[in-house]
Amino acid sequence: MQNENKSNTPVIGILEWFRPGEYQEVENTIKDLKNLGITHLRTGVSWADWYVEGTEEWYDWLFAELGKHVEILPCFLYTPPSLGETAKTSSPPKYLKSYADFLDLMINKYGEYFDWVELWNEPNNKVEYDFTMDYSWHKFSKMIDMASYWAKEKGKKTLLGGMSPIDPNWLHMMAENGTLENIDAIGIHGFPHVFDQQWEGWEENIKQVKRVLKRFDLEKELWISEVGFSTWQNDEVKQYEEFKKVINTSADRVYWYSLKDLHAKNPTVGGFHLDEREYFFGLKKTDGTKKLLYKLLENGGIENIQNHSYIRKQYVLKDEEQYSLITGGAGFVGTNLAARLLSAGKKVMIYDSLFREGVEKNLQWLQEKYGDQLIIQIADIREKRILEESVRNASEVYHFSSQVAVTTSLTNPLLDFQVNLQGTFDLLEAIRKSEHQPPLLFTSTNKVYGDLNDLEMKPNETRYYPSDKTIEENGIGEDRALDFHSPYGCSKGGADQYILDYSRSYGLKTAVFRMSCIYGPHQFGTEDQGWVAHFLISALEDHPVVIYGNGKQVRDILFVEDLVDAFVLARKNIDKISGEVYNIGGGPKNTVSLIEILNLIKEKAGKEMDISFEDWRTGDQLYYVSDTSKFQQATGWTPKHSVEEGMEELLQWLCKTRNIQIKDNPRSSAKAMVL
Ligand SMILES: C[C@H]1O[C@H](OP(=O)(O)OP(=O)(O)OC[C@H]2O[C@@H](n3cnc4c(=O)[nH]c(N)nc43)[C@H](O)[C@@H]2O)[C@@H](O)[C@@H](O)C1=O
Repeated sequence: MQNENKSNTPVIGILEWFRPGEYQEVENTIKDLKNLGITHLRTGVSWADWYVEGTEEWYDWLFAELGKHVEILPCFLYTPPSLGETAKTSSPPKYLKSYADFLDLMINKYGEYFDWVELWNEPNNKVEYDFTMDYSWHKFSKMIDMASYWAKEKGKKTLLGGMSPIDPNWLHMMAENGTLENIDAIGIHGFPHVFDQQWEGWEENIKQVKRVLKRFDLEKELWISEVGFSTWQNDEVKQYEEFKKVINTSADRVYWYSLKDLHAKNPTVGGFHLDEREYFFGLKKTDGTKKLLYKLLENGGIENIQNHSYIRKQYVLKDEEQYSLITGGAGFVGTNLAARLLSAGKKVMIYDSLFREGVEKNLQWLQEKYGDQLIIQIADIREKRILEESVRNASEVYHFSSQVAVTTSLTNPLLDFQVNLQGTFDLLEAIRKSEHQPPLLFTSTNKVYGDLNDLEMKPNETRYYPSDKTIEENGIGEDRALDFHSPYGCSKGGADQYILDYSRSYGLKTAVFRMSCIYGPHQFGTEDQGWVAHFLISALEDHPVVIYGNGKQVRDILFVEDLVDAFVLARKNIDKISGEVYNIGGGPKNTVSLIEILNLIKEKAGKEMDISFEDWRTGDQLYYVSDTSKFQQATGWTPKHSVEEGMEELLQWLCKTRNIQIKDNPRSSAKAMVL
């Protein structure tokens, strides 16, 4: 991916600061850089830390380890308190030459691992260098002068610590002081729309710097040695857009800040946790979740980063013709509904953060098939203003945007709460405040009924069945008491209740589907959620499957086209059904246990699967089958696909999209896969 040879594209690196002892962080960084195809790393070397016991061993290890994998750009900074005019790291040193001495030591010890040295960091930022102690900057100039002279003597190239803010007057002064004599590259830092509010664009800044250099007849490289965008407002698209912009500049080199978000427990250079923006510059979150830009780099590399035409965001929408708004529209259910509405000639806006792995393929498919009829809004449901803007011209809203897995809700309850409950609340408010107040249809879940442990179950060889014959014949009705289990149950259940109440309290037109398990084409099932597709994908790709519980748990599965029918009917009958909740699933005619589905898959695949068993999951239901009669009576809806037919369609789609050929299987009416 490196583009050192292309004269018109900067070399791209990453910037990551390590604290002494963060061995694992370093190893993780190396792995990530490999993953992203990035071979340049800028990192800080603290002069102050050097005198702390154990630090020398740390840097011995750090340079040797990083040196094996990446081109290091070490940035040498921070005055040891004992050597400063005052006892702080931003102070000028008492003896200005001591910085050059430190550099000499560093180059002697570690010089084999780098070609360039960076002299200080953000000198015109008072937090990094207290220039109030150096009125005409003579101390700084002298310090850099000696260090750069010595670094050059030792065969290294020199980068002047990046200006932040970019200040041509300051650079002019440095040039006048003669500080640039032994400098090979000028660094600039920029954080467009995060810290740099008045942002005129990279080229304007570069032009100003080059003008100064020209004035003094100096030929220097120009490096953007630090640039980043904080996703503190969940705006991952903007992070991607800023990255695209900076790698398109005329700079010679660019270092992106950073790989990983700063953990909330850490102070920033400015001190304690005060400014939220400081914590979200990473390509990954602190829990390791990959942000949009990381995923795009990982999957397509830098060379393709400009080519993701489906990633579009519109901060302000023109008043144009109305559209159906589908939040979470690139997901499984959203894509199927969108395709139906688009085929019928409607305009559709897909609002999606592309959080779930693989869903960008759904979006690309819709875009290719329906072109301009599709309006794309890549945004997070937590971006309140974009959400309000998107609701403005919606003729109806289908709200599918969600954290979908019980497992994830247990490990990350905050995300689950913010996306499922806060996100739904913000959407309701956006609708309430809008002029048209479009109707809202929502996918809730069977998890709002809890673990259903009071229902007596009997097992046979392959499944549980209820002792109560009425439950067996009809399933679970909407009159079942609510009993939220797991953070997921609470967040979806809370959203479900808010939506019903906004109909009651404010007269909005809303309806809620409490869904059982849906399956079908465009589903990217994982171990955490979407088990039918997950099992089938595992069979196709020869992956082992873990069954949580004994595999006899039963669900009524519903083919996605039947669910889409239900949405179309719900929309048509919204005046009649507003304020109501409906259990939606395959119903008593389409029940299966996990073991039974696995048997069906084995039959279709014509081969054995690698299956193991683990403990039950928290709050799991042994049996859940929807009583769908309330919705059937209200709208005339009925599911049309049997399990066998639906599974066949899912299988065909998976084979087609994964390039797996199928041939006639003598052992079943379906096909067998040739892998
Ligand atoms: C209604 C519900 O539907 C969807 O979630 P789902 O995961 O498709 O379904 P589920 O949780 O109701 O059922 C899966 C059953 O299968 C068991 N099970 C065993 N072993 C694996 C396993 O390896 N993977 C999975 N996914 N499940 C497994 C798991 O313990 C459970 O008993 C989402 O829309 C969700 O948002 C939602 O609301």
